[in-house]
Amino acid sequence: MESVNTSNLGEGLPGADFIRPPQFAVLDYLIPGFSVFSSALHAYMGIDLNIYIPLLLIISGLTFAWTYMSEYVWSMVGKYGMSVVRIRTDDEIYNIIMSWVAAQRFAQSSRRFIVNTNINSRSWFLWRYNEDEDEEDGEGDGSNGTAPRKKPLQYTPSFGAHFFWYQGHMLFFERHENREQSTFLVVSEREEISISCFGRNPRILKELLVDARAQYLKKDESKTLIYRGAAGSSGGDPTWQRCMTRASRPVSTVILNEKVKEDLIADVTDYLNPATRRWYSNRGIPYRRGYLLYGPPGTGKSSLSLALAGFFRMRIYMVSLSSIMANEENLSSLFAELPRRCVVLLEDIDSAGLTHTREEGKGENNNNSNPDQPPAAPVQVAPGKPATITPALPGRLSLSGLLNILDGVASQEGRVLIMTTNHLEKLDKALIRPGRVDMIVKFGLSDADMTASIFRAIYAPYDGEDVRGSGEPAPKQSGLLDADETKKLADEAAKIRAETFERVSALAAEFSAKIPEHEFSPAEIQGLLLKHKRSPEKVLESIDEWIVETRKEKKKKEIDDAEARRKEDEERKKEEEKVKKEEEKTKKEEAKKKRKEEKAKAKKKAAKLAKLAKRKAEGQDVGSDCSTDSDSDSESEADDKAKKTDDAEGNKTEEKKETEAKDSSAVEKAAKGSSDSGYDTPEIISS
Ligand SMILES: Nc1ncnc2c1ncn2[C@@H]1O[C@H](COP(=O)(O)OP(=O)(O)OP(=O)(O)O)[C@@H](O)[C@H]1O
Repeated sequence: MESVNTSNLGEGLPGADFIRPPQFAVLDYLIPGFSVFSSALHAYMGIDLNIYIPLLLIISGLTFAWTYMSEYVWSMVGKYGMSVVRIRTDDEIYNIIMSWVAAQRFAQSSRRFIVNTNINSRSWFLWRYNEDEDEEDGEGDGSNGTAPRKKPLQYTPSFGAHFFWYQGHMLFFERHENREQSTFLVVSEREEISISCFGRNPRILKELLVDARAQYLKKDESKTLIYRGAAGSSGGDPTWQRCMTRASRPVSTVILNEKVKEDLIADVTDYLNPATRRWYSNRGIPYRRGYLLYGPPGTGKSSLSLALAGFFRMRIYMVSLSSIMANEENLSSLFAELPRRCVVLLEDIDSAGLTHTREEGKGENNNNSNPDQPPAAPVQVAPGKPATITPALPGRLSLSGLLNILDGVASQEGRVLIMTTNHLEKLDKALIRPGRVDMIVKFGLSDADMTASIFRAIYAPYDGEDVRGSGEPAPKQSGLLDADETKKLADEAAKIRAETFERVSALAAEFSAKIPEHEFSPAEIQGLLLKHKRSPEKVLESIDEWIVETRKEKKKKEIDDAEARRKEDEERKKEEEKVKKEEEKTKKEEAKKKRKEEKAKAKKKAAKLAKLAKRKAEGQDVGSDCSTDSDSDSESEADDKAKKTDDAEGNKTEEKKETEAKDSSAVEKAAKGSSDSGYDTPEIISS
């Protein structure tokens, strides 16, 4: 191999007399043309690279080492000199942290960022739509000339590490893509976030987490979070979905007897007191409290439940028992997912399957014909042994199923269980016995006072509202007004307000006098008022027409409902008859099969005896008619046995019936002495 004489490479160039040090040979080898470049530099600019070579070598060596070492060094620093908190994307803490991060300056000014209109976790069970869109002070919806409301853009730092300062500490927010996470997650879900700080004490990280959570909860402070039971995605377990956030409704806006409201609030307050919990556990009494709100539709049952949830700052979990998904399995898994402190609202507990009681079978004497009358003393059912009832339609929730859920862990641990029904008289007494329902509140149709209150609630101006009665926010006063003018305007507004109140009160009295008492629900009356929400006078003009129309509609609805109920009853009866017939058929077939088997057995025995007799006759002198007798004897014996089996089955059924009758009378007796159970009879309070 021919060696290259690097010392000749610069010949012919100015500065060819430049003496190349031996290290140039190495550099020439590594960087071809280096000696030509250095000769040229020396010749034209007088720079001798020879002096800088050691420095260059050191810098490149260090850069080279840093490239390979930095990762290792960082991992070592991270491992031994830093504290890190990883945030899971499938936990609500992800929403909490991301919402905190999005509000920080470092996220706003980050050069590499991700933009979202909704920064919440994409995990389907944590999904929540962006409630900021609901903010009342946002832009308009475009309907009345205002610009359509836009989704706010939210910026969060992109993948990689981003440092920021928190309470004087340098922290790092890191976001990585995690390709190893299960592939069924959408791409945006496959990420990991972490926050780290220098030092082995994670105190500052914990403080940040607590702070972030407090800020997150603060956003929801004046709101009631509403969750609804929903079917799981792609056939999975059902789950609670956050469906709505509403500004908490003041309890005072639910028109109901003040004493009833006070009692209810006092009872729930006492129940939620930690001392009460200890009291219950010391005495071995299950820590649960149930409330039953009953009354016709649109009388304020759901409104009061929501108002209570808002009052106690609890989330409300609602499920309607008349929905298709309300079967025992779904409800059990939903209830198992409930947090410790919340309001659980079970609506329509009079739905099909829950209304057929054991007593119904005994002449329907359980039914209280007057819905306004409080229920009789509740029947005490042995704890953990719910009443046997007519089974619900296949796939629907049965009473025993519901009782199992109510008696289970689901209703304990500080949960406030509220059940609502339109038909108290239809409920099984086992469902509303003390321990399951501790307070019953009756909601009635509107009386004169209620009607007037609803009228005032709609038309009286609220604080901050324009007193001209438009319901718009009061126009902002210009800062240019002097103190006298401001006072004058305020006095004028107060005067108009007082006059409006007076006018509205007079109209309310007139209005309530025209509406028949106990005929219309508050919701119906509210519906009429909302038709003319800016002109109370017009409402008074339209009352008579409205009454006629509403009566007509109600009549029609009643007829339709009765028809629907009749059809449903028919269908249920048909279904029950079908099941009964199938059972009878199976029973008969079984008995027939048994009889046949007995006969075959008897025949076999007779044939055996005949054979024996024949053999004996051949050996000894045995009576010639022996086999015939035994044959017929065995047959009749078989028939007798089969008959006896049938009789025995008949007797068993009779006995069973008797036992059932005894059982139920025993339950009734137990109910009469229900004080033995340690429960009080539910207090019934009515509006
Ligand atoms: N007592 C009441 N006080 C104030 N508003 C009421 C009252 N009753 C009904 N309303 C109004 O009527 C509407 C329907 O009320 P709500 O849903 O609470 O009735 P409900 O008794 O739960 O009906 P349903 O039995 O059909 O569920 C709500 O907008 C509510 O504001």
